[in-house]
Amino acid sequence: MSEAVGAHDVDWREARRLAHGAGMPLPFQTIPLADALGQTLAEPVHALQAIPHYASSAMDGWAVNGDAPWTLVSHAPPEEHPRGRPAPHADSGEVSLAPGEATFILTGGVVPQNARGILRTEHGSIRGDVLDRNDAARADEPSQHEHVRPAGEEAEEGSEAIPAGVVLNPAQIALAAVCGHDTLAVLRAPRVSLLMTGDEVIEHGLPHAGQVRDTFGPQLPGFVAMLGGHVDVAGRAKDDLDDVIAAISAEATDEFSLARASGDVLITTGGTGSSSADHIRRALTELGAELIIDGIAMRPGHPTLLARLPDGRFLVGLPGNPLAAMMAMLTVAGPLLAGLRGSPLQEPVTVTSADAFGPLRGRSRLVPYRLEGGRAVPSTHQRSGMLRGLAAADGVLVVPAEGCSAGDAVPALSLPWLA
Ligand SMILES: Nc1nc2c(c(=O)[nH]1)N[C@H]1C(S)=C(S)[C@@H](COP(=O)(O)OP(=O)(O)OC[C@H]3O[C@@H](n4cnc5c(N)ncnc54)[C@H](O)[C@@H]3O)O[C@H]1N2
Ligand code: MOO
Repeated sequence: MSEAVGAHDVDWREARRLAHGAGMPLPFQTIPLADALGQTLAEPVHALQAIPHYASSAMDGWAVNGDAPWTLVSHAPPEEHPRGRPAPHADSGEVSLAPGEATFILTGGVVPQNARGILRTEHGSIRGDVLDRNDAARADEPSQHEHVRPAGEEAEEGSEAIPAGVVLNPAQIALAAVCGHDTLAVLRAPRVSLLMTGDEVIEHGLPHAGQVRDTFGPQLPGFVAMLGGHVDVAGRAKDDLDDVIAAISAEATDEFSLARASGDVLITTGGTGSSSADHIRRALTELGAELIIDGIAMRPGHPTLLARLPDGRFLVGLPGNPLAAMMAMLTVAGPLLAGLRGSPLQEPVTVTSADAFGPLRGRSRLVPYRLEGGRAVPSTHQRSGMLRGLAAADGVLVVPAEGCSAGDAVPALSLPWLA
């Protein structure tokens, strides 16, 4: 078996570009409106008819023609009604008012032909079948079109109401319903599976010497969601080559392996090194995977992998060291998932470094920082196996290999949980 070969020691920016361009955007998905909250709209929403689609009353009251007093005419009695039973909102539209006539109308009722406006309930009095203004009304009430919501006031038929690309909120879902849509086209969140390795890793309680508490299981699904993916299944493999190969391969033997094999991306944790307990690289070779990124010129996170498995899934290999893995998530998993959703690659922001950094043998340094007085101050506790620095950080500096001086503008990554 020839060894899987990919670009070694890839420049940090190039690694992000490679990850972003690795996959084709996934096809859209059509879902019911009720499921659309928080989804990304794939196509603009157009008004399928004018909004509102008929001229309606904005008040409970009377539609009137001409000047007061008005003779009340009723809507069609039920037996003559075109729909066979009273439907007061629609029925008011069946009336054609002659000058000096009025008819009762509900808020939202169809404004009858020849109505000049609506006299609201509080401003009219009825004696017998005659309606007149009361003391609360103005002398000219209702003015022309008063309390009438004209058709098309909010949107013309065919006009764009919501642009593509928004993350749908409740108001936009309500607007889509008003536009006449039952379903919406949304970007499909890439389906992600997690495979964790490390026989020394325990999931609960306090570890003994030689054990570590799992830092990935409790947060990677949420982290993936913040990057636009959806974790379907998470599992573990023993530090054993055959076990790792079986877990990565597309062979579906139970419901977990089936879900894993039918996803878009498999994220593995640990085992990216070359010790006898590290099997990810060997497994990729055995499986005939195409390595896209074989190590990134960054610290921490140098051994990070990106590969395409023979069945088309992508594999992101995160190093086991907790901070290194988080940096690999931001560098590779974020851009890969954005590319699969058809979203643009987020360019780094620029911040002013409060400190100077010396050069580092051809590698970018990813440094969690805190903003103090508008400058990026490197966090303490930011070695590859530590988390306190990132947990308290405002962002991550990407110090170039040649280093920088205090006061230099330096690229930086925003943290998705602070966006
Ligand atoms: N001889 C060398 N040793 C190492 C090198 C090297 O170049 N030569 N690189 C170091 C760097 S840098 C990294 S990063 C790691 C990469 O390690 P692996 O991806 O193979 O990960 P493991 O060996 O499985 O674990 C490393 C470290 O992380 C801990 N770990 C693993 N999983 C978890 C977890 N779920 N939660 C918390 N901590 C975890 C594990 O116990 C180890 O301490 O290799 C270095 N060594
Ligand atoms: O490069 Mo390792 O990924 O520093 O911890």
